[in-house]
Amino acid sequence: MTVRVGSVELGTGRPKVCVPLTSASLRELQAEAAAVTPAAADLVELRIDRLDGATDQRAVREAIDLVGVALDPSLPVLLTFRTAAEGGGAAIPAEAYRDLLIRSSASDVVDAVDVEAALPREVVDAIMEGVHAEGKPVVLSFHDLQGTPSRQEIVGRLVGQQALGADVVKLACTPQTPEDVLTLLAATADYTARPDARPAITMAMGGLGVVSRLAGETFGSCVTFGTVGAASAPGQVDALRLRDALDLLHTAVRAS
Ligand SMILES: O=C1C[C@@](O)(C(=O)O)C[C@@H](O)[C@@H]1O
Repeated sequence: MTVRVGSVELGTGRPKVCVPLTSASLRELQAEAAAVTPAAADLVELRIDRLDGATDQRAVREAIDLVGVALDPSLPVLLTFRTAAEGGGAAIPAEAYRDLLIRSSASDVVDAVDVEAALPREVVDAIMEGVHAEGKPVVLSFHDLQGTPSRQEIVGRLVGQQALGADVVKLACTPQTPEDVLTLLAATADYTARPDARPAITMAMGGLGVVSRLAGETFGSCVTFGTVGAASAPGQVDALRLRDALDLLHTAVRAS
């Protein structure tokens, strides 16, 4: 199964490179967005939680409009408010998060929206309904900032996100040992082997997990986050070099 985000199809071919935009000010954001080229990125993630005025509807709208002007028009935009509870830059009441994401999804600049699956069920449902009404896909996400759930629990969380109606499922963990990275990769392969699986995005964060950001084609993660400038999470590598590595693996996988 594949999912279209703007002009990009997730779930087929080599994993797609997503470059996070993490600036706080509009001036920095403009320069950051203009610096991302289609040679490095397949799509970008606008991390609105990192903005000055992250919880203010008007400030967010201004930032989205600015990205629409500064960014190469071929690059789709994933909109994300990563809450402080999951490692993001700002805290926000659940209802404000709901309203901000639903309103922001109406912008032509926004092609998909990340929603944290751990929020109250009615909030998740309302956002999914609102974003789907705009004809755009939802990425349901979960971040373990302390450790790595068991293989079974990771699969269970991804299946749970799918059951909630996610178009794309996502999980990030924090490995403490090399075995934790293997657990994340094995669980990703387990989930994506299911006949009804949605496209999945997984990563093990930090230095130990870097390998998981390269190995998506083998284990089933369809997007990997790489940098042009600042990272949005530990372990992200340069997007251009990441793309080269993914192309190398993709060519070798297909040749054999
Ligand atoms: O969920 C994710 C994944 C991520 O945390 C990573 O580890 O690459 C980076 C975030 O910007 C994004 O929203």
